[in-house]
Parts: sequence; structure tokens; C-alpha cells
Amino acid sequence: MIEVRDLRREFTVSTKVGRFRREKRVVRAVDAVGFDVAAGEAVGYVGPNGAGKSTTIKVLTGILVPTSGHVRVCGVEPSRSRRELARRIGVVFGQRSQLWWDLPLRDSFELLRAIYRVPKGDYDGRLRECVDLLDLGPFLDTPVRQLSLGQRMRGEVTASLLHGPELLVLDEPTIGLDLESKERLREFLADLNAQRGTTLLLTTHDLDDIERLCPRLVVIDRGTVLADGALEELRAEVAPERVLVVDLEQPSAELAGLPGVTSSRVELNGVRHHLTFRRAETTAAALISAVAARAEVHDLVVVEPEIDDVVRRLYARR
Ligand SMILES: Nc1ncnc2c1ncn2[C@@H]1O[C@H](COP(=O)(O)OP(=O)(O)OP(=O)(O)O)[C@@H](O)[C@H]1O
Repeated sequence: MIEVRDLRREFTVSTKVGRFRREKRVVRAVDAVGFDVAAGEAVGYVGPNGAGKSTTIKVLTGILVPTSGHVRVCGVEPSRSRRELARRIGVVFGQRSQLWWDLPLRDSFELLRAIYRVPKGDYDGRLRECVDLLDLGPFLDTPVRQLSLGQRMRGEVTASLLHGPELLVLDEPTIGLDLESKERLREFLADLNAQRGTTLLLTTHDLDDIERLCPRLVVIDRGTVLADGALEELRAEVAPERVLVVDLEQPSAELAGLPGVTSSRVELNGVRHHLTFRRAETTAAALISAVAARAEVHDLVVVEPEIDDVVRRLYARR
């Protein structure tokens, strides 16, 4: 669905030097980026501010021409075939609107139907589904400028799906939304991917979006790919430790000498024990058995490193 090889995109910026002179400087926003996305995948494209995420998305959607490299989306070269691509992909920019500000939401959808020449039956079906799942009914006749951010984003996502795209590219889709709106949108996108098989590529600073939606993560920093893989694999690679938290029936001193445990901490007067262990050296099941052989266990939970921590460690590794 997406093929990117050795992608570079540079910008020439002019900066003031002294009082009268300006100097031209080349900024390489994206440098030798490569990744593939297969049909049906849901991939998170993450990185710190200025990493090159939006530039990549703009190249993939044909808005920017690459300086060099090979890019194919749905089999076409985006910057040369913008129109064809527009009919096959949907794009949502969290900070930019594709809706007509002064028109009711419904009229914006009708205009998009005309632009993309979507057959009436297909359009009606898709719109009905989005209205139901995203609960758009109460504000379909409200001018876009009067919508809340959460309502508008639901409208933006609907607008991007009316022509039935194979791929949906989202740049910061949940930015600025409250928790409930974020969750509603994530659920909708997860269903779209699972039920419809629509491929998703999204950039986000909210790693909960990734946890909820994207089994795979491409991490970019300073224009280059730092890591690409399943979230679980990256977790195991950069965060090799997990924590078993056990509550004992009776308080106990520190449980020393448990195999695979690298450090431990005791809380609640000896009732709660936090046991940090390396996944390469022991399993949670073996450790639980070892604890149970020493004391009566009341409750337990295994804590994985947070995704934020995984991504932070990937940046730090650089
Ligand atoms: N039109 C432009 N002209 C000059 N420099 C640009 C332009 N667009 C992006 N850049 C520069 O390219 C780099 C990458 O920017 P980009 O917007 O792709 O990053 P990003 O990962 O999307 O960041 P953020 O998370 O802050 O949106 C930055 O150094 C940015 O200043």
C-alpha cells in the first residue's frame, strides 16, 4: 500500500545575518527514510517535534514533492498523480480542515460527494454508517464554524471516508480532543481497520492512540527512522524489565534471592512487593510460582513499561 525508499526532503530557509544580509541554509527535514506499509495494517508514525513526521505525510499524500527517493502509495507516485491518489486515499489533518467553514456539515459532505463523484447509493450508506457510529446526527445541520473541536473532528473523519478510501492517513487526529472524544474516535478507527480492512497510517504525540490502534510503530527522529517494529518487540528490546507486584496475605520482609529478580521494593508494611525482573531470565509464571512457594499470595499484577517509556528509551539510545 505504501512504499518509501531512501526518501529525502529538503527545505531552503533564509535567515537574517547581521542587519542587512540574509543567508540561505538547507534544512533536511527527512533524510533517507524507508518503510513499507501493507494493505490492512495500522501503523503509528511517531517522533518528537520537528522529527519530520508531517513532511513525510505531506510527501505521501502528494502535497510535497520529494527532493529524492522512491515513494509509491496505492501503486502511484503521489506528487505526479495527486488526483488519482485523492480518489483512493483519505487524509485527515488534525490542525487543518477540509470542510467549508460557513456551510452546515451536511452540505460539506454533499460537496465532497460531487467532487469525488461518489455514487449516491455508496455515499448514502457510508454517511449513514459514520452518522451512527460517530453520533453526528445532532449537528449535521450546524455550520462547521459553530462546531466544537470534537464534533468537527468527527466531521473531518467522515469527510475523509465518503469516497471509500483504501488508505486513511491521519496527522495528529486526536490533538486537542477531550478524553471521551479521543476514545470515541479511536474506537471508530479501530473498527474501520478491523472490519473494513482500511489501512491506517497516523502520526501522533498521544501514545495512547498507538497503544489502542497500531500494532506497529515507526519511530522517527531528526529525519531518520530510529526503529520500526511491533510495539511488543520494541518493548522487549529496549525495556527488558517488567515488574511483578504481589500483595501477600501476611506482611513479610523482603523476598530475597528470587531467580531473575534484579531489584525489589516493599510497600504497605510488608504486604505489597514490587519485584523487577528481566524477561530474558525468567517468566512471570515462574516468578509467581517462586513467590507462592515462599508466602501466601493475595493478589498480583504484572506491569509492563509504559509505551511513553519505550519511545523515550528509543530516543535516548540514539
Ligand atoms: N516549509 C518548511 N520550510 C522550512 N522548514 C520546514 C518546512 N516544513 C518543515 N520544516 C522543517 O523540517 C523539520 C521537520 O518538520 P516536520 O513538520 O516534518 O516535523 P514533525 O515531526 O511533523 O514535527 P511536529 O511534531 O512538531 O509537528 C523541522 O526542522 C521543520 O522546521
